[in-house]
Amino acid sequence: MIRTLDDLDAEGTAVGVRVDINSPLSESGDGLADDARLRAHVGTLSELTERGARVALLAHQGRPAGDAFSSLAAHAERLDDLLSAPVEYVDATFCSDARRRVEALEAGSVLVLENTRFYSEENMSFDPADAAETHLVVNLSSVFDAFVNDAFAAAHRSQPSIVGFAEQLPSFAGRVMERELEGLGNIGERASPRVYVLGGAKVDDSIEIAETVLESGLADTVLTAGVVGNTFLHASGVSLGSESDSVVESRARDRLGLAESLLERYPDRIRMPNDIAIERGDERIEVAVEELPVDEPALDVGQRTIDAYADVFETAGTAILNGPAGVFEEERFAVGTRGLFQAATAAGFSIVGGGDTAAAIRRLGLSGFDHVSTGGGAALAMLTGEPLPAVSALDSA
Ligand SMILES: Nc1ncnc2c1ncn2[C@@H]1O[C@H](COP(=O)(O)OP(=O)(O)O)[C@@H](O)[C@H]1O
Ligand SMILES: O=C(OP(=O)(O)O)[C@H](O)COP(=O)(O)O
Repeated sequence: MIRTLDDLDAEGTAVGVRVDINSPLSESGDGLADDARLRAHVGTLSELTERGARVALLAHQGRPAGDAFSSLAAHAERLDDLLSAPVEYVDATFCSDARRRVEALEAGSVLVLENTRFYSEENMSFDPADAAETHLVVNLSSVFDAFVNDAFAAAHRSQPSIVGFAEQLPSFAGRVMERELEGLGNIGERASPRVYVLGGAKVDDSIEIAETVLESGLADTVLTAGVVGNTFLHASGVSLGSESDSVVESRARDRLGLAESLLERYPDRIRMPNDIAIERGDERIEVAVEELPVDEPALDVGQRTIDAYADVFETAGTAILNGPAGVFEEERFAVGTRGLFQAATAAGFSIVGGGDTAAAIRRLGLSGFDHVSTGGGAALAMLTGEPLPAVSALDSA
């Protein structure tokens, strides 16, 4: 049984709160290009500060050696704007200076500790008992009274700050975590027929997801779009043209054979686009599958596909969307994503998971979904029925 903020006695308590505010950075690298993940945690943090907690924030940003690997100074500044509570930042995570700052926290205020991934142990996977013995967890447990995990988007990681504290401290799920577990949990018990829409460009991953959800019975139908749709067309023997075919081959890597075998095993449960959209001159042209191949790359699905898939959503109990249907970043090729995603809200319950997918929804101003996840990989793990280490840790706390 996972405890939530309802079970936490917050007044005067030093609470370590793990959030996921991992964000795209501005080109100069010193500011945030998008603050959606910070906004998502405002509810949890405001509730804790209003209830008199002394909040120490733990978070990561990027991965070592990656472009987005940076300090959390800009995040702290942005949080100071978003929260009515005072927000401070310290350029250390668990050394004596950081611990002194936690001890000195006033009730109702927030201290942002430095990027957890600046420390080597946080970049490794541990089982919870070993994570509890890491320097970060041991040192911070000496100054925290309780731990709140609100970092759903990192819940698929077995890193110390995600799974270690539950062994040391009374631990609770934050409001983001709670909402995500409600929206994405027990997917196999959601109303059927369950329709998974797999679009986007992570083709090798999506083919594996298709296999998992078809084999397990989580999906009654898989609708394909984006480069994933082009790949299944290619695997079914359709030649899209040399441009699209080479994108498909490079993105599918060694999974093209698996796509072919899925089409053989589940011919009636996998649907492919009826048409695609290309750019000719300056125009969007829709081409029926029977008219392929074409010279130009397939950048979106066309209206015939949107209409055909919309019929499937009309009778769907649950629609699960991952991956945009086209290059939504360009207005002309956002038609498929807009049309398909809007149509999906006709399903009894509609769920959106995936980093770019959530970005597409924000950018296109789409609404009406029952659940939009803050997570990419973590959401997909839940939507394919995989247990999440963070959730198991909270469950056994
Ligand atoms: N037909 C297409 N050709 C090229 N890129 C596409 C096509 N359809 C979708 N994409 C691209 O897929 C990307 C998002 O895919 P992906 O990363 O798999 O999504 P998510 O992060 O939601 O899992 C977008 O940048 C979009 O432009
Ligand atoms: O952005 C994240 O995940 P996502 O790319 O799956 O949405 C999380 O912050 C986890 O980051 P990680 O994939 O570097 O562990």
